[in-house]
Amino acid sequence: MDAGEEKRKRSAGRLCCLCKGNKAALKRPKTLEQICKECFYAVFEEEIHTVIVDNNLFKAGERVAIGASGGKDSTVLAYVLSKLNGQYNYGLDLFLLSVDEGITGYRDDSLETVKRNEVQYGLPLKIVSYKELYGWTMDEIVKSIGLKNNCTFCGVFRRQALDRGAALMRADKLVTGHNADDIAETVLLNLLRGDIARLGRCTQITTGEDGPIPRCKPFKYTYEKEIVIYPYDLCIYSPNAYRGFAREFIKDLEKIRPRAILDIIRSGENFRISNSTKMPEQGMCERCGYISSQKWCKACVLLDGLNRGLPKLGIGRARAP
Ligand SMILES: Nc1ncnc2c1ncn2[C@@H]1O[C@H](COP(=O)(O)OP(=O)(O)OP(=O)(O)O)[C@@H](O)[C@H]1O
Repeated sequence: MDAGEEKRKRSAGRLCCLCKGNKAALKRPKTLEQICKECFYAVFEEEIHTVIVDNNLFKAGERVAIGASGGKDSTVLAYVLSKLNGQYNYGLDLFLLSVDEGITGYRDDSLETVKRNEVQYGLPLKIVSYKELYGWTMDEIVKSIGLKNNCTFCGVFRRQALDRGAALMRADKLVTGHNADDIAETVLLNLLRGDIARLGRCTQITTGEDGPIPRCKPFKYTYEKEIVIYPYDLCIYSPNAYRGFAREFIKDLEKIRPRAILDIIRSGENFRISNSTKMPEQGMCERCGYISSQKWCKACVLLDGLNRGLPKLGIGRARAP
């Protein structure tokens, strides 16, 4: 018997190291423990419940919008959150909130998934679109500006669209499916860009408490590899090379040391900003009233550029005209 065969035989008969009763079915990516499927689901949900309770993410009676893209993270989030809400009586009024960016062949497909989730999980669904909010679809924006920089438009517009949709539905909070890998990537990116203000914010589990609607990330410590795999596709317009580089780097680190993801998040959390560092001051956009540290918010600057046929106007660190 060769070494590989011997290893397979040994692990085939191994018992789950948590319940010690069932046969182990998988090696848990976060801890490398050999566990059975039942224990995996239980610890996966239990850890999210602990994060919710330890961080006081919600109060009973709150109306919570789940940012639902139809991708794997937010789909699993919608499922787990509605399960925990029933199991532990959080007393939350949950609903799905989707932004239709107007990307033919991508978002229209994933919105079908969200519509299925509406029925499967019994959660009401609200869809807001870029077209109704801004007068442009992403398809039209790409036609006007090309593929370069389109992620900037999409990211800025989506952020605001989620806030506007949540406000429209009178939500108290918005939750998103950002997971531990996403957060570790963002810590690295902010370090690489020297963006101290964002570095300080990106590890917070709840942000925007001073803004219109606080946002929470219940999957802050949940590994991407542990999120049940749902069929999903990458956005057809977005190679987003810089983030892709951080993602690959984190995946390589994870292979050598699974804890690396949590360690990067902890480093970001423990980062201390010197008192002499000048931080942007939060104000209000003079045009639309959305939170902004500039005269105009980024969405208004971008939109102004698009409407004037000068789409590059808001790219980079450009300010309001
Ligand atoms: N079009 C959208 N409508 C509503 N929420 C969205 C939308 N796009 C993104 N989100 C929210 O932001 C989170 C992070 O978005 P991101 O684009 O990084 O997707 P992701 O990491 O692939 O997650 P997912 O698998 O849920 O799409 C999502 O989990 C979701 O909660």
